[in-house]
Formats: sequence, structure tokens, C-alpha cells
Amino acid sequence: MSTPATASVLVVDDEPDLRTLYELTLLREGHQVVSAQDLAQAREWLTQRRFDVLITDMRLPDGLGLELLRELSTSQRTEKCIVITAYGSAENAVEALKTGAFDYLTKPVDLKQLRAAVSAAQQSQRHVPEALQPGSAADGPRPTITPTAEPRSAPPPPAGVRALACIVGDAPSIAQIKGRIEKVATSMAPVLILGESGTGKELVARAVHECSHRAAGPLVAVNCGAIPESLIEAEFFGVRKGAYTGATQDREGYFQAAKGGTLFLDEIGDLPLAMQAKLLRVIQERRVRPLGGVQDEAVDVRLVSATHRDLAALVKTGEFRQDLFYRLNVIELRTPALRDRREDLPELTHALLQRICDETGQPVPRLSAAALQWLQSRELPGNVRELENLLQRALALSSGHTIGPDDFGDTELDTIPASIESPSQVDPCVAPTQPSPGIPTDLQTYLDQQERLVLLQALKETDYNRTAAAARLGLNLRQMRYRIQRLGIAMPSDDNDAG
Ligand SMILES: Nc1ncnc2c1ncn2[C@@H]1O[C@H](COP(=O)(O)OP(=O)(O)OP(=O)(O)O)[C@@H](O)[C@H]1O
Repeated sequence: MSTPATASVLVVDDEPDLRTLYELTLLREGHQVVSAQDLAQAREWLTQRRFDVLITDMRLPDGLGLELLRELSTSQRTEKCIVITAYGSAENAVEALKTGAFDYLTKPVDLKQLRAAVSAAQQSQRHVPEALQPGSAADGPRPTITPTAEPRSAPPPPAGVRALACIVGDAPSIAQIKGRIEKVATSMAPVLILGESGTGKELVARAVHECSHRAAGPLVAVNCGAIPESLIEAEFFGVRKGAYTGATQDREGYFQAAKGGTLFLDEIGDLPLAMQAKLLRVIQERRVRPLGGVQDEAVDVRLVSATHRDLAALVKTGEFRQDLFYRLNVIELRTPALRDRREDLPELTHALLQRICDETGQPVPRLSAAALQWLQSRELPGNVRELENLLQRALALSSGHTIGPDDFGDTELDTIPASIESPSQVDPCVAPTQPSPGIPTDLQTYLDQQERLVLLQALKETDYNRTAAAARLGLNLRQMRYRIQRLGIAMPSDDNDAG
């Protein structure tokens, strides 16, 4: 097997000049390179020996480069494939990734990106025991690619195993998503995570990152719905000193901060249209230009996006760009709603209690059978987040070593005071009781509590329609969502943004 610095590479391109250029570039990096001018020659090489990386042009005289990818996949070979596509050909790039390409490059190929892609592909090759490696050069060339007994990938690294373990549950839908995370983690293909609020989309994004060869790099998580529109471009692409009054120094954007790692775009469905166009350009060109900058910078991130909204429906209504959707949705992962995996509730409850107590340093109480039954009887439309909130509340209210059904009290949505104006209705720890108005001992907590009550009342009165509740309070939907998230308000349904 190659040392980490040296990869064995097969380059397939019918243009002799380009072949030479790629070969020289990679040889200079210390890689071992052989080349082929068409599919037939490439197949011959592949029957003779194993490579770390295969770089192939999309269009070849005797067929499409994708045929090689399919053959390698059928034969369970582990070569990482990089496909070179024509400039602006989004369909080809997406098809290549869906066929299992590790990455793609667009023509004219930037040699720096070529080097980076080969090195990333090489790093993502998991260690395979020498004995399992196929393809000694003993046999002569044969026209088909040799299947091997080699598994497609070894188990994920320890951080990946830990991240997967954080996704609690044994339901088939959870087992399936974990399996898919492991499978997709080793490619550069963009991942789109879909699922209701509170179903663990962020946990899934983290697991994709931790299982990937980019795990040593940063994971930068961005809530696209919470950034004020006027700041969004600077936040994503960075700012050069002097770009505007107040820009007194260069500042990195999310793309720069995530270099070598993963950029997690949460609530991607809330990205304004103008920003969608800019994001698309960055994905296509793999370059960003900071605000006020004169030079583009190469982008080296893997994109993982998530949303609780129906992106395909947003595409239909023109709220989300189809071309961007197509680009982000190369690999789709769906997190199941809690109601569709009720069997996981006991295990989840136990794991969440353990986690909350670890964080607060308190002993883990026992959950009585009646308490578990009480939880089982709830609808829990806010999914695992709602379960977590309920347990937190029960822990705060329970006095003994056991949590009983009474410790859950009334659910918060049932206990909104008739009038939100009376401070006597709020927690006495943070607000003074009547008749003396006094002053709260923790102003921020007091204000948060007041804001929470106002929001809950507005939501309740509008049947939990965020748009209507926001209008009642003189807020826009973006501001409303931000507040709901900041204050951890569990919503009964995810589809109530409209009208
Ligand atoms: N399968 C799970 N196992 C353990 N904890 C979970 C699981 N799913 C969700 N959680 C916990 O529930 C809470 C909400 O999860 P997370 O933030 O990942 O949800 P989300 O789908 O991203 O929600 P939103 O769409 O509102 O951002 C977190 O504290 C998370 O750790």
C-alpha cells in the first residue's frame, strides 16, 4: 500500500496534452501515475492492478468515464474516482457524484484543485489490510475489471463512531440512516438532510463530518434563517478591510473558516433568493470573493445542508432555486419523526436523562414506569427536542431520586397565563412577586421569560402559525423563527409557516 504522501493514480483522458499536464503535475507531487487514452486502455490497467485514485474525463472516444465508475462499484473496488466535466455542466457533475465519484473537477482544470482533490481522495482511502488487497501484476491484461473480496470501506474513525453513537435509537429507520452516513461520508458529494424540527438533523450532519476524511478539519455550522439579510454575504464570504465604513480589518467568512472541513448550512430553505444565487456560483466555481476583495479564493469545503421545510415544494413556488436544490441534493438523508419510531422512546429517554445530568453534574434519577407511560402517551410533535425539554423540566421539578408523571407538570403550552402582563405569573427565581414590583435578579433571564410567554401566547392564539403570530407581534417570519429557536420553543407542527 502507498505511503500517505504517495498515491497511485490512473489518469484517463483522450487529449495527449492534458494527459501529460495531469501526469506531470501529479508526478511532481510524488505520486505514481499511469495514463490511458480511452475506456479500453483504462480497463486493461484496472485488471492488472489496484490504484488509490482514478481520474477520468467524462467524454472518451469509446464511451463515458462514468462507465468505469459503475464497473468499479459493481466489482466493489476501492479506487476513489475524480471525474472531469465540461464547464457549467451541472447535470454531469451531479450524475458523477450520484454514480459514486469522490469528487469532480470542471474544465479548464485548476491544477491546484487537481492536487487538492487527489490528496483528499487519497486520505479518504481507509486502511485496508495488505492481505486483502487485490490485483497483483502477475496476470496479463483482461478486458473486464477484476472483482475483489475487499470490503468497500473499513469502520469509521473513533470520532465518527462516537458521533454515530450520539444518534440514539434502534428503529430500522435509524439503523438505515447510520449506515448511509458511513457510506456517504467518504465522498465529497454534498449532502441534504431533511426531517422535521427536533429530529436530529444537526447530529446527522456532525456524524457525516466525523466519519469523513475531513474530520480533522473544522465543522462550521450556520443557521441560514438567523442571519440578518444585510449581513449574510459578509458572513458567508468574509470581508476585506475597508470594504465599508467600520470594516477595520479583514474578516473570514464561513467558507474560509470551514477550509479543509465541512460547512453545515442549517435551515437552508430560509436562505434568501439573492443569496441562493451567490451560493450557487460558489459551488459551481469553487471560489469565493470576500466583500471588498479583488481576488477570488479557492474553496475547500464539503457542503452539508439541512431543512425542516419541503424544499421541492419551495422550488415549485419559486422560493428556492431549482439549480441550487439540484446541486445540494446529491445525497439525501431523511431523519425520521419520533412518532414513526415510538419503540425508541425508552432508550432515548434514558440517554437524554443521562446527558442532561452529565451536563449539570447531578445524579441520574430513575424514571418510573408511570412517567414513561405518560411520555409514551404524548404526541411529541416537537420530536426529540420536545422530549428533551420535557425531561429538563421534570428534572427541575422533581425532588426525589425518581421522576414520576407529576414531575412533568402541565405542559408549557397549557400553562400560558391568561394575562402575560402580570409579573406574578413568572418564575419567582427570576422575577419578583407581587405586590412589590421590585427588580429581577437576572435581567436577561427575566426578559427571555417574558419574551417566551409573549411568543407562546401569540402562537397559541394563531393556532401555531408562525407567519400569523409574527405579524401579530410586528415581526417578520425570519425574526420569529430566530426567536423560537433561541428560546427553545417546541412547535407542534413544521408546516405552519404559510399564510
Ligand atoms: N436520535 C437522537 N438521539 C439523541 N439525541 C437526539 C436525537 N435526535 C435529536 N436529538 C437531540 O434533540 C435535540 C434536537 O436535535 P437537532 O438540533 O439535531 O434537531 P434538528 O432536526 O436539527 O432540529 P431543527 O430543524 O429545529 O434545527 C438535540 O439536543 C439533539 O441532541
